[in-house]
Amino acid sequence: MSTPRNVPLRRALYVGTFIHCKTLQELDICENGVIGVDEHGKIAFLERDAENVDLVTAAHGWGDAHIVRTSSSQFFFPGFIDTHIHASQYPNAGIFGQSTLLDWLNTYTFPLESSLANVNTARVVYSRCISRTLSHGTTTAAYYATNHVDSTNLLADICLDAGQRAFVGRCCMDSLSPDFYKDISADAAIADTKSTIDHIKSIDPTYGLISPILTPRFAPSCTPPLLHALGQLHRSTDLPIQTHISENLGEVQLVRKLFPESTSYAQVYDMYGLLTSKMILAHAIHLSTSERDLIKERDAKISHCPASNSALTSGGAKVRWLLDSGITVGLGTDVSGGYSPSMLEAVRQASLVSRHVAMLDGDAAKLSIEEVLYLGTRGGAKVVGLEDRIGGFEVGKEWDAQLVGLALVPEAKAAQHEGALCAESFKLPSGEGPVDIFGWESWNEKVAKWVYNGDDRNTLSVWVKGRLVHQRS
Ligand SMILES: O=c1[nH]c(=O)c2nc[nH]c2[nH]1
Ligand SMILES: [Zn+2]
Repeated sequence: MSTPRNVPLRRALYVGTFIHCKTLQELDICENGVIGVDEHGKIAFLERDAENVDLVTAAHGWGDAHIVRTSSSQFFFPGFIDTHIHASQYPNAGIFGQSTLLDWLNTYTFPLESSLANVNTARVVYSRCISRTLSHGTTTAAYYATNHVDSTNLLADICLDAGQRAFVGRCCMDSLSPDFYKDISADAAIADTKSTIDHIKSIDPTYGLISPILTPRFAPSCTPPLLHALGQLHRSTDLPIQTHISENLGEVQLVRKLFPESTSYAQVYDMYGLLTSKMILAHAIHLSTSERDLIKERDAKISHCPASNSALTSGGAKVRWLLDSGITVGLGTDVSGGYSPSMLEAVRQASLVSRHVAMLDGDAAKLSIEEVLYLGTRGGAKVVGLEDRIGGFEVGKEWDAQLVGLALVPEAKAAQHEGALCAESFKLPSGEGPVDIFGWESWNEKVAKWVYNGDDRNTLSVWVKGRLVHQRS
């Protein structure tokens, strides 16, 4: 259930517990909060110790506002920002067999993506992908579509209709791709990219919700003329860019062979004017120190995709090493290299992958709960260049949020072990999700239980720019 786009927003008060990331290391937990969201979907005020909501309402003259309250086992949290996801690969989520990147592309990915030449197929795939990501609390996504203009434009239409904030990229690939799925020339790829830009401009002229994003698939899929032309287009439009980098050792070797004049993979993008502060680089696993330093110097951003990196046995990205150098990092599901459209799963996998990296590099590599949640929200906002508008709860930001609910085990049932067990004791309540709360947990512990055990059943409601875009029925 959601509020249609043509229904004007009402002012709303969100009352109860708010949790968001204050810094990379610290959660801000506010138990008696009131957030006022205006009819434009912006946070107008935020009161922290509001024992009496009526007083707050009266003080702000918001008596007519709609009120949403949390119960004792619920909290508001910023919507997740998926900085790298292939909407076009959603039907393959979970299907990757024993493959690694280059054979996975040929076996699973190109055949599926090419089928989205059919707009009706694309409609089914994209509609379900957007509904599903919204149900997991993804309020913003940087999407790869395919190289088909009509289907890519349809993805933008569907995001706008569903109310999801999105960057939509028509995938450019004029080299090393199968004949049935390839741009016929660099010029054709640029002309088609411009068609998608024009379309998005026509449906959302200020890019208030949907923005185009330039999308060279990755260096091996693009000829030098295409990379050059995309660099020019980036300079003339100032649009963001997304691509892949150093995901797989075979891919790194291939880039060395294809671009012998370049000193590194990162330098290929730099050479063509693509390595800028508006570039989102997915993966960045096998970077040299000089590449890391170049990325930092250009202020390019990194999308860490832990579930995908484990699934395709690509490697473990050294996130601490990237963060310590001052690079901005966010998280991506990378469906369908990644098996799940859930950003909560990406958050969880970022924690676990960092523990595997720690087993080789030392304990400092471990990421905390606070850190992985930061990457999934505020870090992601910086990666997509929207840190002034989303990622946390501050006055002036837009209300992109999720209501998270955990299952509070009734006291009587929690104490059953003292008496005789009856059939009733074994019954699980339906619809409360898989995270059980016994009443003694601190808020930090409740959040940890959500991160490690939660799923979309815990995401009760989702708002983007103040509009309700998903509600669990
Ligand atoms: O994870 C990935 N998914 C893709 O579709 C892709 N294409 C090039 N490199 C890629 N990596
Ligand atoms: Zn990818």
